[in-house]
Amino acid sequence: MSRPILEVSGLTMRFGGLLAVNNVALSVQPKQVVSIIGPNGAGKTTVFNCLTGFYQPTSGVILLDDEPVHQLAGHEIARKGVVRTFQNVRLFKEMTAVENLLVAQHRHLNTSFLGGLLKTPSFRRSEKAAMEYAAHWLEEVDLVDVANRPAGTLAYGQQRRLEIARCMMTRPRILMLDEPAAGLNPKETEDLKALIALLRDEHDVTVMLIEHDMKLVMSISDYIYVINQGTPLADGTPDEVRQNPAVIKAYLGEE
Ligand SMILES: Nc1ncnc2c1ncn2[C@@H]1O[C@H](COP(=O)(O)OP(=O)(O)OP(=O)(O)O)[C@@H](O)[C@H]1O
Repeated sequence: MSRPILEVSGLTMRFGGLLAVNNVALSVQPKQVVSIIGPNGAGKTTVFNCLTGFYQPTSGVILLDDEPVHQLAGHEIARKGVVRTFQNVRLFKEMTAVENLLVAQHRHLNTSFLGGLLKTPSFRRSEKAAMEYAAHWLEEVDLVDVANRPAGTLAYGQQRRLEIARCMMTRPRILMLDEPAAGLNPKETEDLKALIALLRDEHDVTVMLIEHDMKLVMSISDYIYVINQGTPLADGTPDEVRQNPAVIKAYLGEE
C-alpha cells in the first residue's frame, strides 16, 4: 500500500452539548474512492466540514500528505487541492454551463487586471487555455450540447455533473462529494458512477463520497467507513462492510 494522501485521527467536533463527531479516524489512499456512510445525522457532513476547513475541529489531527492542515482556513485547504461539492447544488444558475467553468478558473489564470484591459498576448493565451480546459471537461461530463445554456435550466443530473466539472477546474487531488446521487434517477446515477470511476482511473483524483445510495456506494467504493451517532462503527472493503453484523444492525438493516 502507498502512503495515505489523507490521514485523520481523533477527529472530534462538539456543538455545545452535542458530540457530532467523536474520535473518527480515516486513512485515505491516493487514487481511491473512499465512502463515508451512516444513518441520518451520523456526522458525515460534519466530518467533511472539518476536512475542508469549514469547521475547526474541537480536537484531532488531519494530515494531508503528512502535513497538518486542521488549523488552516477553507481557502488554504482548497489551495492544497482539496475541494468539495455540497448536498444542494451550488452553481451560478444565471450563467451558462461554460461560464461556470471559466469563472472557476480565475485563480489559475495568469493575468493581470491591466493585461485584461489591454488584451495583451499573455492574457489572450491564458484565456484560450482556460476555454480549452473548460471545453475538455464539458466533454468529459457529457455537457457539450448544453454548454451555452444557463446552468439553472439544465436537468438536475446535468447540474450535478457540471458541479463536478467545476471542481475539476481547480485541478484537485481530493474531491469530496456530499450526497452526489441525491435526487438523481437511475440513469443519472449510472452516469455519475461512470464519472467517479473516470476521475479516479483516468485523472488520478482521490474521491471521498458521502452517499445514501447503497447500490452506488457498494459498487464504486474501494474502502468504506461507517459512522453512527458521530462514532466510528466499522470500516473495510464493500464486502467486509456488507457482512459486518454491527453495520447490518445499525444501518443496512434499516434499508
Ligand atoms: N453547525 C451546527 N451546529 C449545531 N449542530 C450541528 C451543526 N452541524 C451539524 N450539527 C449536528 O450534528 C449532527 C451531525 O450532523 P451531520 O449533518 O454531520 O450528519 P450527516 O451524517 O451528514 O446527516 P445526513 O445524512 O442527514 O446529511 C446532527 O445532530 C446535526 O444536527
